[in-house]
Amino acid sequence: MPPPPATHCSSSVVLARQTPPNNPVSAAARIAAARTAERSPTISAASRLAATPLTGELTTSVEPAAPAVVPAVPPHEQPQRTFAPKVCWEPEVQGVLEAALGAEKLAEISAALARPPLATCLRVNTMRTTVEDLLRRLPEAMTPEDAALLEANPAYQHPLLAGAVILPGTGPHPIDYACTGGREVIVGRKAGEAVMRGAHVFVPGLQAVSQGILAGDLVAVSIGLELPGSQRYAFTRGTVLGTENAARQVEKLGAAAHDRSHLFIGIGRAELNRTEFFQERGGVGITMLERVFRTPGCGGLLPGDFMLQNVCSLVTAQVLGPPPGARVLDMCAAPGGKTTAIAQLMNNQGEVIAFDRTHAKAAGVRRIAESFGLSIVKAYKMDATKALLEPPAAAAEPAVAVGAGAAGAAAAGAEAGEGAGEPAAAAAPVKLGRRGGVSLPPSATTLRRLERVAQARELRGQAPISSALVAAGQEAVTPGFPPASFDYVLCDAPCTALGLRPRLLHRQSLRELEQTATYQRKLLRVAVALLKPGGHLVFSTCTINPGENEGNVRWLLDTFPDMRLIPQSPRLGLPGLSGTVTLPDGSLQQLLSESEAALVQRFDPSAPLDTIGFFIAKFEKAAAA
Ligand SMILES: C[S@@+](CC[C@H](N)C(=O)[O-])C[C@H]1O[C@@H](n2cnc3c(N)ncnc32)[C@H](O)[C@@H]1O
Repeated sequence: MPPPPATHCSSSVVLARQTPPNNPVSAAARIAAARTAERSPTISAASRLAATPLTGELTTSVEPAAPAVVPAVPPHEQPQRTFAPKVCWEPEVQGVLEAALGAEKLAEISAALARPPLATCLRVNTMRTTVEDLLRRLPEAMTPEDAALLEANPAYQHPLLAGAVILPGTGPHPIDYACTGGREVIVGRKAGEAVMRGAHVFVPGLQAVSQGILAGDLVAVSIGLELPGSQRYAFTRGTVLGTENAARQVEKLGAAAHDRSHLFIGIGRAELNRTEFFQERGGVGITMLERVFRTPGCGGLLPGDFMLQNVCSLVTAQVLGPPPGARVLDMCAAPGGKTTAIAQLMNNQGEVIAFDRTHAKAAGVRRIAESFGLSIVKAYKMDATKALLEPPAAAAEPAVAVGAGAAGAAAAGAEAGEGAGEPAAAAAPVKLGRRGGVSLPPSATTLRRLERVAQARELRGQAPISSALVAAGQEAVTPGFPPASFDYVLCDAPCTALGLRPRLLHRQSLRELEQTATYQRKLLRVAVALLKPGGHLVFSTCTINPGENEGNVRWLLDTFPDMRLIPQSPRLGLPGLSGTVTLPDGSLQQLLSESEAALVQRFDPSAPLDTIGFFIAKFEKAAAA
């Protein structure tokens, strides 16, 4: 095997290899050097790579130098290293999308979906700070490297979205992988998608690695995709590339199954030796040093001052646009991004009732609202398809408002009841159960179990997912809401999420697409019923599937003659799809008329706006006669 080419980074690799991997002094020095590297203000590929743990301290270790290890994958087996992915669809789904969008457009969208949007969007908590103040403090809170990225591409306030700050990113950048000396790691699809959004590679995400990798080595990182129609990867997890075993696997499935040539996403530094990669259960396995996409990282900074939120979600909240004092229902609220955006737009005046299906999700919404100082949000564990309180069921069992706190169930229940104009029975303590389609509060056993889980999570240093629920102990209840309870309803429906980016594979079948659309109609029926005459309903999804979007708008308009589409502001998306789509069984799916299509917003991920795929429709219910 020839030595790696003599570039700045290949010589670095040689230096790194002179350090024995298991020497604790060296390991500590490596970590220190890595931290220094992370704090380095320089951002060029050269300086980042040169900043890997290659100090004199390392190379003067008292341990004898390890013998140089040759790159593991023979040159003829080394793939080309490029980045040009496209999302893969189930064939039937691809057929329907092509019929609706056109083959050329779908190809463009498929390429865009496989990349992350370049811009990061933050929603500033205007209850606590201002856009200007955040723009001033953010670089100080970032790592110097991220701050330097930000300085090169300054953040700005979005001209149309209140409280929105855009942090521009760049990419895809060509990367010279010569310095890796042929060493590589293959990561699973989800890990790869996370890396494209700025994560490092965690050990469970590793699929296959070159032989002979030592901690500190630079490696080319690529993504392995699942085999068509299967959850399995081409290489079994733990495969060592360049071995006979790997060659046998390639022979068995064919080279195409192992093709990752267009899925290289950057250069990283191994944090473990090859033999340790598949023994460890957690932790960072590869620290990414050079990425195909460069975006300044700001997750977890300045807690409570801003939230990462995509542009389309902010548009949705603003399109709903409830004024202060309004009574709003967010039917599918977790994790709470739009709920809190709406409450913020209302200047924390009025009431926002938020539902989600599980205690943990409702608790999460409550927690986020609290951390943003938004007291008008009341989060309930509630199946929104069962939230309509028809008069005969007025005394049915209650749903649970999570985290109502020490004020106690009765008080909080009364509070929810008053605002809703429900019968007095709604606020009274009611026998709990699952009958009447309303959810149970957690039993004492469940609460004890949750407490144990919370403690275990705390010990492991993980986020206390259930702790708000555990702490609450006492919960407010509501049995649901009578018809015409809300001025504004948001139905940000669970969907097939075919618009999320980056995604390299969508496994959903056509049947799942249809089932999801049907489920959304159940939610929309309740949404329409709970809306007051003259009230506004916003329906949104993060999918490009016309059946869930225009198809469901068509259904709603045909089913509820008192509902009509109305214009939206702001308008950043494109018009929706009009006409019909022929489904694989030969049936026709009706979409919108031209004039209806002009009223909805469809966000095309391949359009210059560079958002996720998203859809928004806004309806008005006819005023009472
Ligand atoms: C698209 S996500 C909502 C995102 C949220 N609106 C936001 O902006 O942060 C859909 C949510 O609907 C919830 N969901 C699904 N079915 C539901 C139901 N029947 N009732 C209430 N929530 C439901 C899911 O748990 C999921 O959290």
